[in-house]
Amino acid sequence: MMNAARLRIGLTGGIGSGKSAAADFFSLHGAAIIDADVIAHELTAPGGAAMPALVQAFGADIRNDLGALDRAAMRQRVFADPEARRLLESILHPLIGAAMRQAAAERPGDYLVFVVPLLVEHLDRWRPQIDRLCVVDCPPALQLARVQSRSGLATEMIEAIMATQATSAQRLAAADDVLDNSGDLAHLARQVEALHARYLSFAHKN
Ligand SMILES: CC(C)(COP(=O)(O)OP(=O)(O)OC[C@H]1O[C@@H](n2cnc3c(N)ncnc32)[C@H](O)[C@@H]1O)[C@@H](O)C(=O)NCCC(=O)NCCS
Ligand SMILES: Nc1ncnc2c1ncn2[C@@H]1O[C@H](COP(=O)(O)OP(=O)(O)OP(=O)(O)O)[C@@H](O)[C@H]1O
Repeated sequence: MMNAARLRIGLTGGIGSGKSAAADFFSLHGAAIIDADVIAHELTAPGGAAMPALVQAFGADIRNDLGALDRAAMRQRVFADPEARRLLESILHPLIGAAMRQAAAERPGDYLVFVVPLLVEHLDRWRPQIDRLCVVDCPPALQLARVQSRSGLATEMIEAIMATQATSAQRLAAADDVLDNSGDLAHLARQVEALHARYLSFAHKN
């Protein structure tokens, strides 16, 4: 199959819904994973391409001793202040988009899975770049509990982040495929396996 015609899946879901867990299962089946969060972390690591613009916009205090983005400080700032969030996004999103397009051209795999937390929030921009939109979904209370046990973030902070994101209903309305992550990881793995078979059959029709 020609790489240029590879099937492109957009995988999205709210914070802690299980995007990374689902992407790991797709990866085990041979899909190429391109994760916006991973790229955002690379761009804001020491010497990362976004650091000069972030320091210019937010001041030297947002850089930690290692030269990376102080993520906790930035989190406090942007989820309390929509203007600051828009400024951060205006710097990072174009860089994330460019890096994702480049990675897509280089990464081997049967089909591409773009993992994009804010895909439905930016549907006009993303929809033309994907063939199918897959939503990982679980009840908000489970999102909260799973994020808390992973990171120890305060309930108020997780709720503030969720309040800036699309609702589950908005995501489901835009979805072609849905992964229900309200069960255990084996339940998620079985659904990914079934979707993978469908995506392979679509990919081979291309
Ligand atoms: C604010 C930052 C520094 C907090 O870092 P932190 O390590 O706590 O979180 P991390 O980057 O691992 O993101 C975890 C989750 O937070 C949520 N989240 C991140 N950015 C945003 C945002 N701009 N709006 C709403 N939710 C967001 C997503 O569910 C994401 O999966 C960081 O999230 C960031 O740089 N965000 C801006 C880039 C962005 O919009 N990324 C997500 C979509 S491309
Ligand atoms: N079905 C499940 N059962 C138990 N734990 C799970 C399940 N799915 C995911 N988790 C755990 O919940 C946490 C959140 O999952 P994951 O990191 O995959 O979500 P995410 O959508 O990528 O999160 P974020 O938006 O914060 O990047 C992780 O610690 C993960 O191991």
